[in-house]
Amino acid sequence: MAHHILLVEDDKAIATVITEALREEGHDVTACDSVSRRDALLQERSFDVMLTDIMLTDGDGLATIGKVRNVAPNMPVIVLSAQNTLDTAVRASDSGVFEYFPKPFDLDELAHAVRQAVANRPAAPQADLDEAEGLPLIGRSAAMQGVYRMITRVLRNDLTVLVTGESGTGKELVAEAIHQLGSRKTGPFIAVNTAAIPHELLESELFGHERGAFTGAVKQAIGKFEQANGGTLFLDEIGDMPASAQTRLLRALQSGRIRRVGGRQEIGVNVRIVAATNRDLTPMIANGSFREDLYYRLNVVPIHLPPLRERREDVATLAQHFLGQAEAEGLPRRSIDEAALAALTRNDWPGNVRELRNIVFRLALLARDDVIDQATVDDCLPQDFGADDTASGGGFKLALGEWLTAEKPADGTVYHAALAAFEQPLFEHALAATGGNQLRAAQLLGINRNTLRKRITELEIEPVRYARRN
Ligand SMILES: Nc1ncnc2c1ncn2[C@@H]1O[C@H](COP(=O)(O)OP(=O)(O)OP(=O)(O)O)[C@@H](O)[C@H]1O
Repeated sequence: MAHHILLVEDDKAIATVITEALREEGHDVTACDSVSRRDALLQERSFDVMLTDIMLTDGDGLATIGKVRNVAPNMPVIVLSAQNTLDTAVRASDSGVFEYFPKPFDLDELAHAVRQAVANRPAAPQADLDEAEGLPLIGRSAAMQGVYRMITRVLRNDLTVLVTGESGTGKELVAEAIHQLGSRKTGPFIAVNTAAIPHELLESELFGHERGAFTGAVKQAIGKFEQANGGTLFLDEIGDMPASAQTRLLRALQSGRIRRVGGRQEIGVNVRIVAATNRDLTPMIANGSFREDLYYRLNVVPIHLPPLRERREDVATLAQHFLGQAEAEGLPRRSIDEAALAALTRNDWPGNVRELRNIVFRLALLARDDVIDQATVDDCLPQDFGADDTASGGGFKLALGEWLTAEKPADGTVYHAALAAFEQPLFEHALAATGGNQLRAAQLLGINRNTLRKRITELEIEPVRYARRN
């Protein structure tokens, strides 16, 4: 059976000989000569086996194997090395590589080792996690394989998990998958979005309150912790939690007990915590807005979801999946052609999978034909300021230049008019990316939420138009 092999070797003659020998065996071989190229290729696609030299022009192929493991945890690695020292062999076996071949080596033996490596490869855990099981996590990119592998590691225990990643990358879905596949699946799954609850109500929401605990507490209420007893509590946007709630949460995590607001009694709860954040908590810890001790309590098992633009190979599969969902929700049945999928794949998706889902639903609704084509995609995608020249913003400069010559107001208010012309699509884009959530849109733009509110009112943008459909 043909396998896809990544060969990392900077000696051209050796690379050619190995490539030819493995191609004769019927394998596909992609060769490269540096650590950086290796890492780039691993991001682009998955390989069945990697063969690597150690001494490469830009680094040590073995010392950097951790990076390979992060993206391709199950891929067997065969090390080829001219440094026939014990130290190299020990380093190779310590790194968990499949085989170590001191140079010069026998090509038949190498071909045999490749066959063995593929045959002994640990089963990819994703098989348990994709649609086959009725679970919603889609995507077979190397990056998602790493996520699946981490998920499988927490299914047989109750370790606290911290899911990080930009808005819309699927953090809540990961929490649901952990719950549904783990031993707590028969218990409740309770999700709390910390950012969506006013600060003064958050503690009562999480821990409940006794009657009379505060004005308006007319009767006793059970909080999310107690509701999640025996199951999983998903704490979304943990970075938005005010200090007093952080302290209370830390105490609950340390003791496994909670106290309702205004209550005296401590109540034991059996809850698995999965927390999530789209913010970088490190600077928040440094400036004192997030408790360091709470961070360590939550970050027992970190799972990072890369942004969609770093796993573009998943875009087409996700788009097809969402077309199916759209149809199931009563939208017209559509298919999509290759060029349209390629256009979706090229887009940068600042709002990640959520934005892709929203656009696919819009496409299903608006397409003039049964088959969605590229023109329809181009119409639906938000204005791309720098498509041709993102690094320098050249496309954007061009667009502004055109706007200046074509639409320049005559009354000398160019600056304000230009700002408005610029802000309108920028805010619309941010709102589309965050499903209409103004707080997140403000975070995405790095501006104050009140500033955003004020400007969108002035510009007559309606955030509800971008409201989440899920
Ligand atoms: N891998 C995936 N496969 C299928 N659907 C996905 C995937 N990732 C995300 N989605 C879909 O994208 C949308 C956003 O996902 P989700 O709410 O889990 O993101 P999030 O990271 O928790 O966002 P936020 O930080 O804004 O809360 C949902 O509709 C979800 O079903």
